[in-house]
Amino acid sequence: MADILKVAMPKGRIYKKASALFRSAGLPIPMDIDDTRKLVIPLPEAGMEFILAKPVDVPTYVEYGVADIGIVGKDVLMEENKDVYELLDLGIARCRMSVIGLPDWTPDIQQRVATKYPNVASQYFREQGQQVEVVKLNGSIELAPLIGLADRIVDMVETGQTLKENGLVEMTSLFEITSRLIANRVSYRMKNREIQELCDRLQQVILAGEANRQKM
Ligand SMILES: Nc1ncnc2c1ncn2[C@@H]1O[C@H](COP(=O)(O)OP(=O)(O)OP(=O)(O)O)[C@@H](O)[C@H]1O
Ligand SMILES: O=P(O)(O)OC[C@H]1O[C@H](OP(=O)(O)OP(=O)(O)O)[C@H](O)[C@@H]1O
Repeated sequence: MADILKVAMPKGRIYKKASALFRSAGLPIPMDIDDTRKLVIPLPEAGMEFILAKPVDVPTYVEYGVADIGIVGKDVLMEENKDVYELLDLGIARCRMSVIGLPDWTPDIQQRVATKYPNVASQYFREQGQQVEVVKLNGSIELAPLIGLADRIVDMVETGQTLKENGLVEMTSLFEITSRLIANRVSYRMKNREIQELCDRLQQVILAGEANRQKM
């Protein structure tokens, strides 16, 4: 009998895209779970159990093995640096991580950068040879340059709407970001057949999507 796969799913903007991808891969995931407040959702027909987690916590659940696999943005993976396998680029929740500032920004001796991603930002500015003080915030990052907390920010840009509405400009695009399928190292060995089968199914859907986009 196949083992049940415990899947750490991120609540928020990735969730519906991820559950839609699973359905496209032929997994029987009922539609009514998309709006539930339940946090542990048994899905015996799909051979899975969803664990609904805050996105930033997904790699932690997977690293500790309380989830076998998980779905998480590359931004979180880069920032959290957890000991997990990255199995697949799912190509969903696409955006980019960028350095952003006011249009009249000029380098100053004392520079401050606000971000949700202090590790990624610190490494980037170190590599650039720029001495900056990095300030960690948890949301509404665009506020920081507007009210003088920081000169620049490192944050996500998707449509560019938030920047536009707040009079900010994207100065440098650092990384393209998409969601990834990750696995616990022990689960990857112990439940290899189930994980590999899921990867194959998802891969087919992703490749079909790419082929369709190229035709358009
Ligand atoms: N416009 C966007 N802004 C931020 N992240 C985005 C965007 N589009 C896609 N993403 C991806 O979605 C992931 C989850 O974002 P989401 O806003 O749901 O969670 P969060 O940032 O942890 O917010 P919250 O603190 O409200 O839970 C990000 O880690 C990133 O990979
Ligand atoms: O380019 P856009 O399409 O405007 O998207 C980018 C915005 O979306 C995210 O914020 P989010 O909605 O997650 O809010 P928060 O960071 O304040 O929690 C991100 O931090 C940007 O502010």
